[in-house]
Amino acid sequence: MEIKVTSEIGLLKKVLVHSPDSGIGKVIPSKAQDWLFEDIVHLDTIRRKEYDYYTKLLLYFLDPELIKGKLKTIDAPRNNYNFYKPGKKDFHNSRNVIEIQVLLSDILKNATIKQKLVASVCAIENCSYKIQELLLQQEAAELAKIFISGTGNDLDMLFPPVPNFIFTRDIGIVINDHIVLNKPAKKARLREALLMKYIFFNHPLFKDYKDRIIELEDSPYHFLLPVDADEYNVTLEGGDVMVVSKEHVIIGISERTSLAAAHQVATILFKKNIVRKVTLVQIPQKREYMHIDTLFTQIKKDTWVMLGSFSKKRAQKELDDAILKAIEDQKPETVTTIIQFKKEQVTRPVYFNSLEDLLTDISKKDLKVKGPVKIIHSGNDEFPFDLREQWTDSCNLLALKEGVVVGYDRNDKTLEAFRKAGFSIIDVKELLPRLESGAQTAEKLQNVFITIPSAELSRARGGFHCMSMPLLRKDI
Ligand SMILES: NC(=O)NCCC[C@H](N)C(=O)O
Repeated sequence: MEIKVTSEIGLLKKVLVHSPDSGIGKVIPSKAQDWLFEDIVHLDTIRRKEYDYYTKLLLYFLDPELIKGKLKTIDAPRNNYNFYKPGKKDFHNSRNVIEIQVLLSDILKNATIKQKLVASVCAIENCSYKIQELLLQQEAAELAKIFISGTGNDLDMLFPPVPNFIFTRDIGIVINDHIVLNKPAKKARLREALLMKYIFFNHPLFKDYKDRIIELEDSPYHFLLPVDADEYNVTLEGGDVMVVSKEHVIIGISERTSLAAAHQVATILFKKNIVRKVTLVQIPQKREYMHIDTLFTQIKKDTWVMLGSFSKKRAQKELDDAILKAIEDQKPETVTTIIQFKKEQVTRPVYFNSLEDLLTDISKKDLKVKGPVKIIHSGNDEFPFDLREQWTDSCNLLALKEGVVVGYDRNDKTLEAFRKAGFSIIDVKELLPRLESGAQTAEKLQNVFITIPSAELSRARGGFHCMSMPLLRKDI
């Protein structure tokens, strides 16, 4: 299987996903925040009435034969929605919309991998020896389910679920033809990283890429110094990495990705000649900003969506305000710094004053856009809608191809801004019947924002950019 991602917007051809599993339905209020959810969610709604639409849409674009003309049967209640449930006989098993649980179950058929993974999971989850033995007796498909949801058929809960596994963006990133594994900042996401490490190193799909997997390492300083010596912590999550051209990667330094990790990745990318430009974007360490892809994503070569507080206008206002600047300097965690390094001249970095300047520069210099660059703002840049809608992922859009993006239906003002910028807004519930009847084709869609219901999904605090790990995109 070919793996290659050289942009954020080239036609999406293969993507790694995980649909909400029963573990999500076991989150209790007192644990929701520890497990990085903002609230408990209703399992059936998040699946049937929200995420399954996303699966259908992805299949229409990436693997139409599996779905076209079959939707009525697939969605007939008598079939129990098994098409959307990994492990079931009628599961779609797409080779392009690839479900992690299936890959996990595949590798667990190998006895050695099963033993190693059971031991590793039991080590991080502190399981008893008896539970370890019990896990070893499970069939591969059942064990995959247990590893993800924390429980299996006829079993008590053995360990916590990993409810954030739906956010596959964060567990690894394809940069050109290399895969960077993440090193999560949050304990709740540790098991996801472990499972993915085993999948990438052992699944036959990735066999040609074993020597192109990049793992980050802790520095000895980190082990030896006190726990609060943060500057040596190496943590990185995929939402902080964007491949904006085959030569250029942006790395966020955020609540989740440390300076040391960004430094390590940039060094490796240059050393291995994977890219020649790396831009580090340090953003305030706040829950609401979490990763850089919660603040901006790319829509077209010349169009981006972003939160207005990172715009040129606001950056200039802050520069002009001497008092504000002096106060901010006392609180480094509130400052946004953008530094760009080129492989040939690492000692001469370039600084950008605002995110808008950086995005415009990428469009013009890397993507050769000749005309003006459009920045669409969250909430139409109107307070308080800009902040409210950023919180519900107005800036976290997934491009299925250049100019065709998927996002939540709830961000009204942002949608208004997209309309003003010349996009049509189509709800997935209207689009699917049109795709099914042939009145519309995925290839012909242009300048479209496809909305998907989001009341439950948005409580998990991530959008469709987060819910996708692109493995293959057509070059732009
Ligand atoms: N790339 C992203 O921004 N991912 C969203 C992750 C949401 C998840 N609840 C988390 O807090 O890690």
